[in-house]
Amino acid sequence: MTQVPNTEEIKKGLAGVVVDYTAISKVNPETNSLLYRGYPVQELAARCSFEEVAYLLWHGELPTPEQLAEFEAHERSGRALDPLLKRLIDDLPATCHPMDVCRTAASIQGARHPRAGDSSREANLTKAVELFAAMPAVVAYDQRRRRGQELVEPREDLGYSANFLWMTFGEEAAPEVVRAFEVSMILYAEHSFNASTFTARVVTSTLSDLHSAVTAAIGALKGPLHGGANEAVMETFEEIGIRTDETHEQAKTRAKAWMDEALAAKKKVMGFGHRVYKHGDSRVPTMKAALDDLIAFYGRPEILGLYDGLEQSMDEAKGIKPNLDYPTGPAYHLMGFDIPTFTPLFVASRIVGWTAHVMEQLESNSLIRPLSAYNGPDERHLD
Ligand SMILES: CC(=O)SCCNC(=O)CCNC(=O)[C@H](O)C(C)(C)COP(=O)(O)OP(=O)(O)OC[C@H]1O[C@@H](n2cnc3c(N)ncnc32)[C@H](O)[C@@H]1OP(=O)(O)O
Ligand SMILES: O=C([O-])CC(=O)C(=O)O
Repeated sequence: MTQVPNTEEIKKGLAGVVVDYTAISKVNPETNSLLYRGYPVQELAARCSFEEVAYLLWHGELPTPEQLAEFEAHERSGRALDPLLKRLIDDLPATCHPMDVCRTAASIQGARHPRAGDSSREANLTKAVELFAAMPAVVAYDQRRRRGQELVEPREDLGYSANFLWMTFGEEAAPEVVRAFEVSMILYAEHSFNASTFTARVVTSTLSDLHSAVTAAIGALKGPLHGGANEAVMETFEEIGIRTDETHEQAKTRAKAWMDEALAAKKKVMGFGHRVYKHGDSRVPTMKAALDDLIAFYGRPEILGLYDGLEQSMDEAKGIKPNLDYPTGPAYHLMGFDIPTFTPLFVASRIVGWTAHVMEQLESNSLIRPLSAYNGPDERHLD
């Protein structure tokens, strides 16, 4: 007889299941808040650099000026693109998704690491900082080579975000743009047991290594139900049509009509909804403010019109709120990134959260191995 699973026990997608403790971040949908090591993420975004936030997530405390200087020196010394990696990237087809390039880069960095077999906290911290330092060069160079442009060498006199933009565009970005980019990096850095972080913890729980965990996490982030949504948001804007000569109201009207049609056709619209937040994503107001600054800086009211139109129609029709990928999509577009580079930007930031979770998992490890309820054929035998 086919075993009927006890549906009470099955939690599809692990929805609502509490799997373990974490001291890294607290996502609280009731109060619509997100704390990194106890600090509201909005405060961190307003007052800290991304480097300080990365240090906080890894170490549990914000750095002293001396600790920050030492950390920054370490990070800045690891920014150059490994020549072997550059050759390998050059050999990858330009048709492959930039997320495949990120995934490959993380894997190669692991394969070449002199301390590959060492999973001590000290070795893992070093590996985490190295991945954090190296990924911007990969993302920036990959976008450039697709445009037929040369590699831009990193600048050690610039902070993380300013250097990232420098390596991507080959010119110094305006302070307004650097700030908006920095805010996005801080907001993307960590979000408890999301799909990619959980993937990293599953890999780590087998006592595999940090680079394997990050490589797998990049694969999980790629999907449009997770990190890939920031690209899909901009594809939606493009499908509706970006008309730079339009007013805010004109663009909003067209976006509302598009959304009404999409919802009538029962489409899932990327950039809306969240597994944990059901009344709005705690990070959206901060990122929306950064997007507003960019829109004012670039003088692009039609982008705000599209943004407002989609958001308003979705809210009126289904009460579903935007998630963080909704404002970051148009923000990265305005900064000049190509759409397929958006999720790699998320990777560059979330590396911090993933690696913090790898280290936390190892501090109190238990193999992650849930059960399944069998609903296949009854036992049978070969004749
Ligand atoms: C940084 C991040 O990774 S944030 C997430 C980024 N992902 C996206 O933006 C993808 C679009 N959103 C979604 O697919 C979902 O909202 C998820 C996957 C994020 C969360 O999903 P779940 O918690 O499993 O909710 P689920 O998908 O079951 O949705 C519940 C209901 O809301 C609807 N819904 C949820 N999100 C959306 C959406 N974006 N567009 C239209 N309808 C939606 C579903 O169709 C479903 O309706 P139903 O009950 O009538 O069938
Ligand atoms: O938490 C989640 O499910 C998705 C995620 O990574 C985020 O929102 O940053």
